[in-house]
Amino acid sequence: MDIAQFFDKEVEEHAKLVQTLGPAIKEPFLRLCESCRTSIRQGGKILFFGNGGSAADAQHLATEIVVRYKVNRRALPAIALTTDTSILTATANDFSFEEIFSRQVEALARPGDVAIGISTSGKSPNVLKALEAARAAGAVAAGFAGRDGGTMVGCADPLIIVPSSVTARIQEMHILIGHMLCEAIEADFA
Ligand SMILES: O=C(CO)[C@@H](O)[C@H](O)[C@H](O)[C@H](O)COP(=O)(O)O
Ligand SMILES: [Zn+2]
Repeated sequence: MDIAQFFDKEVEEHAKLVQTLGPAIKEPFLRLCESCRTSIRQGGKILFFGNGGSAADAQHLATEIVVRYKVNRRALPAIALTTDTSILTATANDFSFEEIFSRQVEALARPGDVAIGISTSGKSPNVLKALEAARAAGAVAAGFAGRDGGTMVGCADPLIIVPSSVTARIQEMHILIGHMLCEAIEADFA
């Protein structure tokens, strides 16, 4: 592998993405920030979920809301639904893999919470089902997607779509946007 070539290609792809991404995501991103800030101010919480690399992103972002992003401040309420192996395996084993997140949303989500489903294809059934459960619970059902947004278009709102067909690039942008969200939330409670 030629590392310099790898970096050059990555930087070129990121530069292309960020050119259009800012204006494209501004409206849903600002609404998502406001939903999260309002939810926390009113005693709500943020629930993150996704598969594979997006499961790691769910845990990454929940951690930075509970613990800290850049500022020492009080703990804020967030949870990743991707960590409890007993709940995940029992739900998949006893019911279906499609329900591993929605079962937890049914148990934990309350009106005014914000659920954030992360899916680079926008099509993962367990993410879609959890978004449906979030809406049924009276929570905001928001999403981070990729490509054309997939089935999350119409299932998640606000929906932030990274218009790339490369999963790794989508994830890199999801974390960049997720860090911006953490910064916006943290600024409200610093
Ligand atoms: O992180 C990566 C690829 O970069 C993979 O683990 C990826 O997350 C998995 O293939 C996921 O199952 C993809 O699901 P989704 O993003 O389409 O919802
Ligand atoms: Zn981080």
